[in-house]
Amino acid sequence: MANQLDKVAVFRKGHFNAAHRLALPQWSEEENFAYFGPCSYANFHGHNYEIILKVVGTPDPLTGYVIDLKILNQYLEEEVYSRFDHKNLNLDTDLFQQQLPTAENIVKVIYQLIRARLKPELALQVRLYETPRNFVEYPVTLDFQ
Ligand SMILES: Nc1nc2c(c(=O)[nH]1)N=C([C@H](O)[C@H](O)COP(=O)(O)OP(=O)(O)OP(=O)(O)O)CN2
Repeated sequence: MANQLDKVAVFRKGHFNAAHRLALPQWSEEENFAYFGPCSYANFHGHNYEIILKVVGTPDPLTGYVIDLKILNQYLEEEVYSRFDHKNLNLDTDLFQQQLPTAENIVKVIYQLIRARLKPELALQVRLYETPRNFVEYPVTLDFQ
């Protein structure tokens, strides 16, 4: 069994730009504004999303890699940017038809998309910055600094 001290965390930063709107269809315009504020404006608004993927695993004894960071970036391009970059998250993808494109929901979707590309023995955590001051991470662990 691998010792915890054998493991290394590797990180890849990325970014994409997207528009969204936070408004529940069953709520009135006033109710949506009262809860979501300007995020509920009908004509959408944009964010420069910053993303950090954290992958934890045991480095390959020959290559020294947990995962090739070029490959991790390729997964970001194929799974995230192709779907979300320069897109309207409410209109251009079916991933947010049943749920609002909040930072919480976006980070969970991105986790599922990247998780599906990784070997099972690798652990993944995703941090998503919606603004420099508003950010989320998934899944929640207590040791991510
Ligand atoms: N729990 C959540 N709260 C908020 C979300 C969210 O996704 N989950 N999203 C927003 C806004 O869409 C977005 O983050 C912008 O908010 P804003 O207040 O404008 O943030 P800024 O950091 O740019 O602005 P300040 O000047 O620092 O207030 C809001 N809440």
